[in-house]
Amino acid sequence: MAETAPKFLQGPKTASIVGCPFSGGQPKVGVDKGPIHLVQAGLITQLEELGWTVKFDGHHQFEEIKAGEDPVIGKLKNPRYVSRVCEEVAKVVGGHARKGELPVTLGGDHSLAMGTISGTLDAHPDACVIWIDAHADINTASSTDSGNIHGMPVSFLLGLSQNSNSSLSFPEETHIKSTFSWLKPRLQPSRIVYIGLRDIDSGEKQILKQTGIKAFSMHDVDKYGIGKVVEKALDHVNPNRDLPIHLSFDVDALDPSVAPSTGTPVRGGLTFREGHYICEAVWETGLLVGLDLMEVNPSLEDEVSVKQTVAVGCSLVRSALGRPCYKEME
Ligand SMILES: NC(=[NH2+])NCCC[C@H](N)C(=O)O
Ligand SMILES: [Mn+2]
Ligand SMILES: [Mn+2]
Repeated sequence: MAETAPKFLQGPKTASIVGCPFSGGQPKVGVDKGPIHLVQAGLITQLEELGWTVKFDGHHQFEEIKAGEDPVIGKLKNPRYVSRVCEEVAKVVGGHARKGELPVTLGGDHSLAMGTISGTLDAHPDACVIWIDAHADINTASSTDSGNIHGMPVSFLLGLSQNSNSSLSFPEETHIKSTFSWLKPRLQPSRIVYIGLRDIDSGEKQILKQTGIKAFSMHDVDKYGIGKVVEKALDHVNPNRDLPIHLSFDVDALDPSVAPSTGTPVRGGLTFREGHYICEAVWETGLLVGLDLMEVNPSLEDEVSVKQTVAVGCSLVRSALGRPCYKEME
């Protein structure tokens, strides 16, 4: 099976690595080094060994904004920087996807998903999103406590942060709208599903309720098992198994004992196998058109933990890109 390309990709299997050394969506230094470590660990050769043609022309060099030139808008930190970087990422990811390649974006913090998912939707307007995370990342510009945009990408993709929100004062709202004007909210709440949640802010709980977005928490993983959870998740966003899939994987979905080097670890997460099972099951659908691996921070924890986290990250990508699993070796 690893030999056949997924349905929506064209020609020979080509994966385009989009390295995004970016940390502007959150305050901890080091997450910008994630992509460099993942590539240094051999990810490209590993994917070539799976039969992929891999395109990689170096990590993106994002032009920084000078100190003082990116003041907060309301509570949003680094709004112009995050917006500009994500706009660029959207173009790059969209460009690869339109050529029938599989963009694999290496983060960097999870605010980048505003860019990656916008890019996927440019090429595949009917794509659905499977979001693997300890967090819902659906705070709005008004509900956020931290002001860190990596906790908000889903709200921007849905249009909740740019559009009328009672508790936002008018000047801020228009300011946010104009700063993120490139981001056309095109994601429907019914086209995204979460797996792995266990740390949701109270404002986010309300938003999930109001929007009716389907979420499978760790409680659900315990109750039903990962096999059933992935099946239910796919049944929800992709009932006929005919829509393109974008998989956005925040490494903090995994338990901190499995992936310790990440900025916002939460105990009680997915096991090594549960994380890999999700990737294998998505690959098996033949519908994958975009993949993100986010929030690997090689500056956190000791050397052994960093190696372990980077290795797990590479391993998840290999599983999502068709590494034969035990099932096929029987
Ligand atoms: N991509 C992440 N790791 N997000 C963590 C978000 C944490 C918290 N909910 C916030 O909004 O600040
Ligand atoms: Mn997270
Ligand atoms: Mn996240």
